[in-house]
Amino acid sequence: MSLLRSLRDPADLRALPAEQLPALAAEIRDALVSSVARTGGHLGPNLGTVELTIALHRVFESPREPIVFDTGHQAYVHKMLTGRVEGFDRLRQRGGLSGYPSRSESEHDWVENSHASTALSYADGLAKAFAVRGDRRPVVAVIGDGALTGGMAWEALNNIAAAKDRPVVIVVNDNGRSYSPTIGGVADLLAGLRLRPGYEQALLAIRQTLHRAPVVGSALYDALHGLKKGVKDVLAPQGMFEDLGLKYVGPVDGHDVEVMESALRRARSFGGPVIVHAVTTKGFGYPPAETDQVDAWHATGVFDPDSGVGPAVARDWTAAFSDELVRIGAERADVVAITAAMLHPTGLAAFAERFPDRTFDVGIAEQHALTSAAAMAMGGLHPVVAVYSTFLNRAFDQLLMDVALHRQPVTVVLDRAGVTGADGASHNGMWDMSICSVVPGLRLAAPRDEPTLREAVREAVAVTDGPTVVRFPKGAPPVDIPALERRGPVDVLRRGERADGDGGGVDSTVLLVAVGSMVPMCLAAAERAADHGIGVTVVDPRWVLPVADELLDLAARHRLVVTVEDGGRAGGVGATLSRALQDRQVDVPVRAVGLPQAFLEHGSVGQVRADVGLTEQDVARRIAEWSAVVTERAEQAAAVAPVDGAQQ
Ligand SMILES: Cc1ncc(C[n+]2csc(CCOP(=O)(O)OP(=O)(O)O)c2C)c(N)n1
Ligand SMILES: CC(=O)[C@@H](O)[C@H](O)COP(=O)(O)O
Ligand SMILES: [Mg+2]
Repeated sequence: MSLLRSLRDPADLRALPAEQLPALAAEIRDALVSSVARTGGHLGPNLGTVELTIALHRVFESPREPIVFDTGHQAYVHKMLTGRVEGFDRLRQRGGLSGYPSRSESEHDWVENSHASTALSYADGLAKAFAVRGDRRPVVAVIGDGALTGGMAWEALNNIAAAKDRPVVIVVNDNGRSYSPTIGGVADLLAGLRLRPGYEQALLAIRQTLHRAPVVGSALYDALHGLKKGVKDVLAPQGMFEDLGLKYVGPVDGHDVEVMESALRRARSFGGPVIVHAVTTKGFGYPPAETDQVDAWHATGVFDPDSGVGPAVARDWTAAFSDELVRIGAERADVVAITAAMLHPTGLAAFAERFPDRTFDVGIAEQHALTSAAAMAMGGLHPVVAVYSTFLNRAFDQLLMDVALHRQPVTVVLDRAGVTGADGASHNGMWDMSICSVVPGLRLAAPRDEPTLREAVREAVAVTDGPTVVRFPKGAPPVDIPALERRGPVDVLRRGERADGDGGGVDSTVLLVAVGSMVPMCLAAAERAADHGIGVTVVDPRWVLPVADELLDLAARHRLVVTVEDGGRAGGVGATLSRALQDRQVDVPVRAVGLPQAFLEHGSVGQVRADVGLTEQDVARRIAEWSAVVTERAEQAAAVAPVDGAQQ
């Protein structure tokens, strides 16, 4: 019987003899590699937290004593140890385990949000709640060195350090990396501590040696242990954390379960705020990941576990953006690039290689990225800030009140815009058009293919009086989709057939406004509608904010406007166009197709889009339903309209 599969819950783990733990760790590591090879996932981070998570669940009694994982991508071992090892065969798939903690999956999971740097705030909040209720149970937060570069983490540390009697155990999982090596002063501090001989290792070695000398040994060990400050300062000065009012334990070898357990038990015994500094290696124990210099297999697709080789990665939107930005960088010395610890995932690595002095990694700090970009623009540069769409949420106020209020020429490039699917509700890039729609002076482009992406980036960096945003989805762009004609910024992709009664200012029945990645599906839906005698003109606005006059003119020449966007409907393109038409007193009905304002369950992009009606069949069906209504109304109106001269 598999040791891992014999563990039904952490109580079984706590009952396991210590000498069996190395075998358990090895089995978990094998299970991680073999299952993630089939499903894809965050292999590197989870190989780095095997021993650390075993020790956590042996020292703390989850779920009563909460263990919160920052970002949550490193919680696979936690899931395996809390009764879910069988579910890994469908990891990140519809109906299978989420790739992050999930409250609906287990009472052991407290936080589902995969946006980084939040765990310490959850720990502070939980500890305050328990204190108010007279409960002294400890709360544990596991935070990576990368997440520790996020501003929220320091807001929380400030609060946690203030309460000496609230038992918050902060486990810093320090592997020296976000994707790439972690940057900044915090990273340097941790690196400095990492290089010192481990205080815990030293204590453990002393204990093991001394306890072999029965009488004097134990007394001497206790004396040394009692001198913990002295011993520790010799081994691992950690002034900053202790100056903050936090006890510091470490650095400890995060891959030694016994040392980790010892450190965690001591941390638990303090009964107040304490940091346990665990030093780990991303990808530990699987050489293809451990030795990967780019990102230690932070996130991987399916691969052959024996060779470590996966399928060739298709050219994607990110590569096209990356290539165009390098071209622009060669022409414009004022263009600089900013990443929030995601240089490679957002396509800035090539720019960094070519222009290292014009590339800035600010850590997982999107707020700082936007405001410092505003300042760089004030200093005469044109910054390009590349982030995943969902992480722009983190920097909304900075976009609004630092970039836009000061009308600074900053370009924000949003990768992973729209449904991303497998990473679940907190990763879908469905909020950006809604939040950008309220920002005065902001221009937003949603290119439909590689040529319009390249064009949009160039147009964006040419803007000098305010923020520009360019959004595109995860994956590969479609084959190029040429326009029949361009009216201002608006590309006409298909002219709708005229129906009986059209003419006299009506070009066709339906104006279908297709946003970005929705264009191919909308063209197909228009063909389906045409097969049923419905005339559909398809346009791509390219720049969806602000609403172009030419789009309003086109809308006025149709009986019905249907917008289709890979974003939330609230404040989306449909809502914004509808308001612009009202402002111009154009009463053509608008029907908006988009994502519901909901947290969408993980699954493939196709599954999630099908769930919410973003398919050619659904769009065609709805066009037929809506156009039947407007056509009937038009016919009724025509029937009762006075004939010239008659019945006056
Ligand atoms: C606000 C935010 N920005 C960016 C990301 C993307 N992201 C996911 S994990 C990660 C790196 C995390 O590094 P670290 O905290 O050190 O954890 P590790 O993967 O090293 O265990 C990043 C940047 C995110 N999840 N949240
Ligand atoms: C955990 C995290 O936020 C990212 O690593 C996320 O998994 C993005 O994955 P992709 O880069 O595959 O879209
Ligand atoms: Mg890290």
